[in-house]
Amino acid sequence: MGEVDPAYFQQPEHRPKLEIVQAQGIPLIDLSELTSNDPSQQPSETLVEEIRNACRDWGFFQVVNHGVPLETRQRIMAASKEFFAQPLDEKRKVRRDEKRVLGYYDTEHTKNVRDWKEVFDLTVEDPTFVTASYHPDDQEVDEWHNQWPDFPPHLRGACEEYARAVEKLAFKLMELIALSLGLRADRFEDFFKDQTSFVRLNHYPPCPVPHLALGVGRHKDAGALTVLAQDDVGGLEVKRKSDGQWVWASPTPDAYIINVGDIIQVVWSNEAYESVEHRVMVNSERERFSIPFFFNPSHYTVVEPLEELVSNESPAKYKAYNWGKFLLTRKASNFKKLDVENIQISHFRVPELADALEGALKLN
Ligand SMILES: O=C(O)CCC(=O)C(=O)O
Ligand SMILES: [Fe+2]
Repeated sequence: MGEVDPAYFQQPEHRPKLEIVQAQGIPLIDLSELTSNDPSQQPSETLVEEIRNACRDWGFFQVVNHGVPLETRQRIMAASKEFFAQPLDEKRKVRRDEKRVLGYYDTEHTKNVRDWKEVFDLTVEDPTFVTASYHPDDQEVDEWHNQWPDFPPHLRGACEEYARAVEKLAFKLMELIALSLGLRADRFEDFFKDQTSFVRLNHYPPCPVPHLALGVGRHKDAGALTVLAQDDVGGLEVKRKSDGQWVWASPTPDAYIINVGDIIQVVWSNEAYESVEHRVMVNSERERFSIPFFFNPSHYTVVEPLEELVSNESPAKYKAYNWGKFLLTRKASNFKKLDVENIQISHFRVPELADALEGALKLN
């Protein structure tokens, strides 16, 4: 391999340390009571408490016995490997651009530094309804459609099956989170009626400069909740809330890593829970695959603190914003990366929100 493009180099203070800090304590939560019991039964207070503690103290946790069939996960992982193993020209036949925002992409930047990865994005609903313009007064609605490659032919089926299975888990988790905030279990359900959720296939090739580059630079996820499948290579690091240290989220076979996104932080919990920064290290020997499912509400969702959580003692910390406009702004800004931060601030006109979401400017 020749010279590495310096566009990949992180600023010195953001470069990864190659010695690993094991993430002692990222909670591991067993969901078997949800999958084995009668679905009409309420989750136990013990489980709700575990979720509350994990969301409050970490913003990240892992779940096992989650109900997503292992074969469904294996099928999408295998299809993803086949897709990315193709020559670049083939993959670029389904590349993402300003008009077709879904598909293959290999030049994503997080905070203006290029990520050492390639991705394939698909939405869970096809079509997905989105706001057509990020201009605040424009009410027009647009549709996003998935793009599917010819090869491998089973990629589409594998992705669709996976999306439906993980969606079920995401709904269950939102119920647990609602209960953990003292809300009705179905309090969040309606927000996802016309969801804008998407699945991303991530491929991190071996990297000759793992001390300089990152697979994904530090960021927070902007949606409600992320459900991540990672293979056994490892690389995800989470910024521990207690001391700001980057810690390694060790792969656990067949577990999903869950993290609270900005919507839950900013609005639906009025900051009881926090969306936590994370990043991905790469290594010079092994390629890595991961699959995040970004659980996002309908585009017309007005994201604002729930009235039940706001009181004189706990006033709303954020003003309302429109999720669809926010999502579109980020998609568009991906193609005009230097303007990103200005676009964000000017469109939402809410300085405190812009600060809170600064970490979410990457297109997740
Ligand atoms: O690959 C991973 O482990 C995480 C990826 C991630 O954080 C993202 O795509 O937002
Ligand atoms: Fe992320």
